Amino acid sequence: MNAKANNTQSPAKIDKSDFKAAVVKHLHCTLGTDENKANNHAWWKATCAAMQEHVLEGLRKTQKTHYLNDTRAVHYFSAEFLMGRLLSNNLQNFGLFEVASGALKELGVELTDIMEQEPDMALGNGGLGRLAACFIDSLATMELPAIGYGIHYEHGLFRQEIKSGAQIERPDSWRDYGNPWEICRPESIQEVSLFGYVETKYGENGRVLKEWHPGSIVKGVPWDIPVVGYEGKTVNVLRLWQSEASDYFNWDVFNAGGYVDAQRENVQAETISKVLYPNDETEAGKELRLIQQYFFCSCSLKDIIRRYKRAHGDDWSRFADQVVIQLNDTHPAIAIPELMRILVDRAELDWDQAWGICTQVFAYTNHTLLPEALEKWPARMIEKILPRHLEIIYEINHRFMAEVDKKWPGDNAMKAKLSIIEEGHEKMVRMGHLSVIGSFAVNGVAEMHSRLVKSSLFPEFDELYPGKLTNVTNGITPRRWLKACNPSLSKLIDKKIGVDWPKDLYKLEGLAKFASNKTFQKQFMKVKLENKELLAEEIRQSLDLEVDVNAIFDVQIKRLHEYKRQHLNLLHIMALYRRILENPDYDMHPRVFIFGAKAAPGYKLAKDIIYAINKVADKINNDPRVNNKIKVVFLPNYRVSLAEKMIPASDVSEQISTAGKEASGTGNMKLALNGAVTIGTLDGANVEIAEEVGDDNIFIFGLTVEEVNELKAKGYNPLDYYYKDPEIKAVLDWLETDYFTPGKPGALVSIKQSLLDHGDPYMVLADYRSYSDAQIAVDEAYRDKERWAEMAIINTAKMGKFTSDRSIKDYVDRIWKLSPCKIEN
Ligand SMILES: [N-]=[N+]=N[C@]1([C@H](N)O)O[C@H](CO)[C@@H](O)[C@H](O)[C@H]1O
Repeated sequence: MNAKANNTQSPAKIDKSDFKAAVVKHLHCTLGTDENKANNHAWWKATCAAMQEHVLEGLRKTQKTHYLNDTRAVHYFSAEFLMGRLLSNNLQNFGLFEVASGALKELGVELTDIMEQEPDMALGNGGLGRLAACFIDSLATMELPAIGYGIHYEHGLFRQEIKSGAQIERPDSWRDYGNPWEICRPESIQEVSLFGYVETKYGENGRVLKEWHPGSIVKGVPWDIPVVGYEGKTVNVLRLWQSEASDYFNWDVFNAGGYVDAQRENVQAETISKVLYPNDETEAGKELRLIQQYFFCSCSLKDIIRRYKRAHGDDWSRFADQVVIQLNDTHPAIAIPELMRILVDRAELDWDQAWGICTQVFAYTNHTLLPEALEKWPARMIEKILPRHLEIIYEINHRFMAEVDKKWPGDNAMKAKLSIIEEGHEKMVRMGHLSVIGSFAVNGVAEMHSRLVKSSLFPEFDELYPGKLTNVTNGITPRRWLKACNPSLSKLIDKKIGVDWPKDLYKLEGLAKFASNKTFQKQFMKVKLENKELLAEEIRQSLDLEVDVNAIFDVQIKRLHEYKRQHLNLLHIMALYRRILENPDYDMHPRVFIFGAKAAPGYKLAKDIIYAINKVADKINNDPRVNNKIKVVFLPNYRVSLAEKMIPASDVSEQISTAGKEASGTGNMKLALNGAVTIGTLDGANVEIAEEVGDDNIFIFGLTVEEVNELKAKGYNPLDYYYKDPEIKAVLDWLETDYFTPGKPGALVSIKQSLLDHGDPYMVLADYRSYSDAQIAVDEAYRDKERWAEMAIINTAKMGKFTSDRSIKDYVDRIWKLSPCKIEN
């Protein structure tokens, strides 16, 4: 049977009729329906199936080639992968988007319509999870052997509904109708032990042997999601683990008459991969969260070792040559004692040999300085769930303390500060310290953040391990975040500088010379206007609200958190509203303030800020005195697929976190890449964006991190600003009335209280006036159409550095030492 017939010829040779035939074949043979009956969901499934044929063929060839070449590979351990939708991405990366679009058009179907059928694979909270998704796209595109390892959550990040202005969480059911992109791999099932106790025995040569008698065993079932590289042949794998009850029955418990107890432990098995913890920047601290982390780390390590042993048997000497594991924050840090347990208890290596391997295999990325996000687990909780691991952590710490003592002899305060174990009434295990000690490289995610990791988070570790702490500035994949989400701008860029930029983003630099070219300015801003019209339609459908596409689309899209200061944006909007009420001729270019943000369900003030934004929006959007100068839009259920619609339509990118709090940000990169101009503080990657675009093409305001620390040190009193600045006072007092919440005075007061009574920890009032002045500068700049067009073009042109391909190259050069492996036909 020739390649054409069974559709396995290389994607590049697939033409419209081939693709059409494949879609119809799957409509008939895979879905058992036909063209006359099929709805968009069926057309989506059939199109995915037609695409999956090539994807799986690519996966098979890639895995075979990596096996035959015994390639060194990176294993990206992450509790989150915020993948979004895959159809458009896979079609684009295989270069089949136009072919598929044409084929479906001939079948009377709009590709863009059926793409809307795909639920987001929202297995992440925000930046950290999306970064993992961008990184595995770049790894495949750069033909680097890599496997993403994570959890196959049945329910991803909750679906947000807004009821009377308030956030309501609904379960995310992304797999209800099956996921066309995943393959179950029962042949690679793993078993994971939990609970129980450790028995100490002595081997013939007096060697101490530790035997863990688990209280429960759960099965880990792997689901593979292929990761298609752009224009390449590499299709790597994302392996996500689902938990299932094993047929292990705890006879000890049963014999002790605890049948139900014995059963209960099995029931728990399914819950392990049931749901993603919806906290961004705060640790969950719950037992189930620790069990989730251990579950996927144990399954993944055993999977890696199974693959390694297939090629190298019990010769562990090559393990660190073949395997590097990147820990995406401390969430998978338990993998360090788990590998030690496997090497010492199972492979019976001696401690030093085992530790030597561990500290050559693991590398750790820190994503935040926020104290509440740095994971610490009660030692008693680890003892209960993972008794052997606590012993190993104590041994790791014991040997580390000797190192500390050698460096700082007799300095108990230093020992206490650096110890993995935080003493106190509740002994805690510091996962950040364990990660630094157990890794050969530690990186922050932007230059400024990595400096702060060295200077304020881990200064002593930087001194103890010179060169271990480094930086790799984040990046984003231009395939999803420009090529796929902004096709009209992509086509314009193709015409201007050729089509190589998706794989070499520095090529965008070629646009800079056209920035002051009037014709190109018009073409560029025409694309922006078209994208704004598309978003206006989305707003109309979602909120039944009309917005003026000639207004400035000012966008703040990210998780809701006080340090990201959506409430600073809100106070300024209220001030603008007040200025217009006081002076109807207040001169400003119309502006639409657009928000997208989910709050962690347990984060009350964050939910109060969402409520306030919606209440203020209702008032302003329905107040004729505003005369359409301002509109406020809160689009519910912000997620990857919605970001792909909002970002191409954005004029202004709000990156207004308190300096020193946002480790990097990645939304800032996506918005600038799509021609939005940033208003922001010198925080995270904003600093590097400003360096790339130049001070004339960005609006920087506010305190620097040094000024924040100075003001904190000398004592920051937000009341000073309340009494000094009448606009601040007026706006905050307004929050206490029922003006925005008729009949419910004080419904918004928690925001005022957080700023005046609870000390305004993120210095909103200190930066208010500077922010307001910067917004006036934005208004003036926007009115100068040519100047703004030039600024917008320069922002796109200068984003070359922020491709995740550059980030991956830095990881490869500085940490992973990987080599690409070409996949032949
Ligand atoms: N966790 N975490 N951290 C974050 C984000 N919230 O997910 O990681 C992101 C990815 O590194 C950063 O861009 C962002 O600044 C940081 O806050």
